[in-house]
Amino acid sequence: MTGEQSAKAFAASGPIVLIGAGNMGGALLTGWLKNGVPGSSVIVVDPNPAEAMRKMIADAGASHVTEVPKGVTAGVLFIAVKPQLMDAVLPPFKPLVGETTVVVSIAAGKTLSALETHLGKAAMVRAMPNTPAMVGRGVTGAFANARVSDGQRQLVQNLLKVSGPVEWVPGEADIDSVTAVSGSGPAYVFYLVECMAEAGRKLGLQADLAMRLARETVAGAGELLHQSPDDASRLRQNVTSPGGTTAAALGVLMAEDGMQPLFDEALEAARKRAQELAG
Ligand SMILES: NC(=O)C1=CN([C@@H]2O[C@H](COP(=O)(O)OP(=O)(O)OC[C@H]3O[C@@H](n4cnc5c(N)ncnc54)[C@H](O)[C@@H]3O)[C@@H](O)[C@H]2O)C=CC1
Ligand SMILES: O=C(O)[C@@H]1CCC=N1
Repeated sequence: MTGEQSAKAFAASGPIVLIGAGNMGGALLTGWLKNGVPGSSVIVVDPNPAEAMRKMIADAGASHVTEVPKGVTAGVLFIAVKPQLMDAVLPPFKPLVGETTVVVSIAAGKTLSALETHLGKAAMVRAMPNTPAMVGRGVTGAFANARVSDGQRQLVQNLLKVSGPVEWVPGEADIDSVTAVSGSGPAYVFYLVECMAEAGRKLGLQADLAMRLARETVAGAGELLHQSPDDASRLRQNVTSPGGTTAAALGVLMAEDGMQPLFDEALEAARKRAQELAG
């Protein structure tokens, strides 16, 4: 994409107003600015962003405010604050939502109908990115309500795509399942690293060596999965020599009471928690 083409991909009817520039909002903002969103079209509302974020915003010529901006109709109102804060934070933003505004929320659990109680009926997207967005390697699930026009959908897709692929889902409830799989998913993988390192330590390796081995193994396996045309099952089979060491380990992990039932239970718990955060 040339600069001009990419700026066009992000053209909105008004400024992109980002509420909350923390881990996720900040990661997306970084992606927007790197991928051609003009800084001058972005207003960041955050009472307390990290110092590096303040600098990035200033360097890009974007605006940073700590209060709700006045006299502005947002082209995109992008909500990236904690779900538990939204009932307190959102009501004063209602004047920023006009006929041509598309509201995007990445908050876990919060339903579009809960957003409507604060912001009124509007074109709205619920999206669920994940933290690998920080290195441009996230994946996002998204759901659009019926008010979202084709143009708005494309614009939101372009804004989310800066962090990796975007998967549109047919029902809003699917977003809670997406949250359980990929929104929270990076934490499961990091925990896998911790478990592998701890198990290696118990086998007698130095703790820091075991951690380096586990970390690079998961990072390398992730990269192989990313680059290979083969699916995960095929890649697993490639490691597994008949009668070998991997088969011995997988015999434990893939037993009836192994990882699958644990994952079933864990993801069910994540989805249930998302549903509890709905209101
Ligand atoms: N961390 C993750 O892995 C993911 C988080 N999410 C969702 O993203 C949202 C943000 O999460 P994080 O970025 O992790 O949180 P965070 O705590 O890193 O960032 C939240 C930001 O909101 C700001 N903030 C607090 N009060 C505010 C106010 N009144 N007005 C404007 N900004 C305000 C904070 O200063 C902070 O910079 C949450 O709703 C979460 O469910 C979605 C996908 C993944
Ligand atoms: O733990 C959470 O609630 C957020 C949503 C997905 C990842 N982090």
